[in-house]
Formats: sequence, C-alpha cells, structure tokens
Amino acid sequence: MSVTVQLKEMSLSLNDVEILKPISATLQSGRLHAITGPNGAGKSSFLKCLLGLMPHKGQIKRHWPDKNRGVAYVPQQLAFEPSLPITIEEYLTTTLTSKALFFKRVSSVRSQVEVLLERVGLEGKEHLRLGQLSGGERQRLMFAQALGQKRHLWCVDEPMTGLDVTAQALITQELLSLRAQGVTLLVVHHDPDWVSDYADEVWSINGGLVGHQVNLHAMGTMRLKTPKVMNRNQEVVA
Ligand SMILES: Nc1ncnc2c1ncn2[C@@H]1O[C@H](COP(=O)(O)OP(=O)(O)OP(=O)(O)O)[C@@H](O)[C@H]1O
Repeated sequence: MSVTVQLKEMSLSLNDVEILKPISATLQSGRLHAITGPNGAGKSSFLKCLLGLMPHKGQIKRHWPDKNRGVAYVPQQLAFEPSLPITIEEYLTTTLTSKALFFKRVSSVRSQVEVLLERVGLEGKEHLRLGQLSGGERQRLMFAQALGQKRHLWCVDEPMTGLDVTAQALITQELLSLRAQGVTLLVVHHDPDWVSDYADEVWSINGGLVGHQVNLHAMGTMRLKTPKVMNRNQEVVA
C-alpha cells in the first residue's frame, strides 16, 4: 500500500486571524512536493498543521502501511540553549534509542550515529555541544536526526538555510534518495532553480493554496540529475 496524505478543507486561524484558507489536496508517495510563496504566506504554518503542531480545521487523512513510521520534521532555523550540556553524539543517540543516556551505549547505536554524522558531513564533530554549533551545523544535525528515524513523510522547512554549497548538494542528494525509496517529501523552498530541477509538484501558498503545478521536467530526464558533491576544498568528489 502506498503512502498518501489527503487534505480536506484544511484551514488555519490564529488569534482570529485567517492564516490559511481551506486547502483540499493530496500528497503522493515517492514525490517531492515543493512549497513556495512569499514571506509570511503561511508555508511553515502549513507544515505545522500537517505535523499536528497547529490547531487546524478540516481533515487530514493519512494512509500508510507501517504505523510505526510517522513523520520526520526538519524545522527552519532551530536554536539551542547555549548552556545545554549535551553533545551531538548524545543527542543523536537519544533519537535512535529509548534507553536513557547513562546506560552503556550498544555498539550498533554508536555505529548508526557515526554513519548519520558522515552522511551529513559532521564526522569528527560528535563531541561538540549543541549550543556550540553554527547555523549550518545545526541544520545538518536536524537532517541527521530525521534520517535516523526512517519515516514515511518528510516535512522540511527551508533546508538550505545557512548551508554551504557542499552541504546543499549532500542534502539534495539525501532528499532524492528518500524520494527514490518512496518517501513522500514536502519541502519549503525559495530557490526557483532548485524547485524546477528537483520538485515533482510545486504548491504555491499565499494565505491558502493559490497554485499547483506538476513539474514534468523534474519527473522526466531531470529526475535523474544528481547534484555534485564537493569536499571541503570545493572539489567535486561525486
Ligand atoms: N500565533 C500567531 N498569531 C497570529 N499570527 C501568526 C501567529 N503565528 C504566525 N502568524 C502569522 O502567520 C503568517 C504565516 O506565517 P508563516 O511562518 O507560516 O509564514 P511563512 O510563509 O513560513 O514565512 P517565511 O517565508 O517568512 O518563513 C505570518 O503573517 C505570521 O505573522
């Protein structure tokens, strides 16, 4: 059974202000849906309604085969309290196991953490405290924790904010790989070139759904386009 999410007249009002007019639409599995629109249009609020973080009206119907695989969320510009005494490694460990941190960590979890850090280019930084991370490093870490969760639906809010070109290519490659595995992707993105190259569908939001375009370009030959991955010296390595 494939994954679909159906929105029926989903709307949002906050403090008596209408943020999103009723939206009816369907998200398809194995497709990358780009959410575009101007600042303040309601893009982040749209994702938060889907995640159950905002009190929407209307219906959100989710159909997916494995109830244990829920939704991954990579938020926009997350900040950590600088004095928080927790390292990258400890943080990722807590997202991968239900055991408390003071239990001896099993080697399988340790190696999962290593692999995730490598996938997002944070290898060698596992001992940094969360409050010490730069904006781009925080963004990479949020991606790593989401990758560890094996989810059906990914809600990603402005994933490239603060990322250098190497990290942008890495993250794009991970998103395309998730799509190839049948994951449903919802990505808020401002860059029209990226959207045109990689999105299967473009949803324009501005106080509601004001446009919906199926991007045949990305679904055809461009679907095979893979971003270049560069090393720290900006040399192409893959
Ligand atoms: N609690 C609230 N009460 C009233 N209005 C709110 C509240 N939270 C957000 N808003 C408003 O809702 C609108 C949509 O905000 P949202 O963050 O979803 O926009 P966005 O499209 O993601 O913007 P950006 O591109 O700038 O990130 C904005 O005008 C914002 O000021």
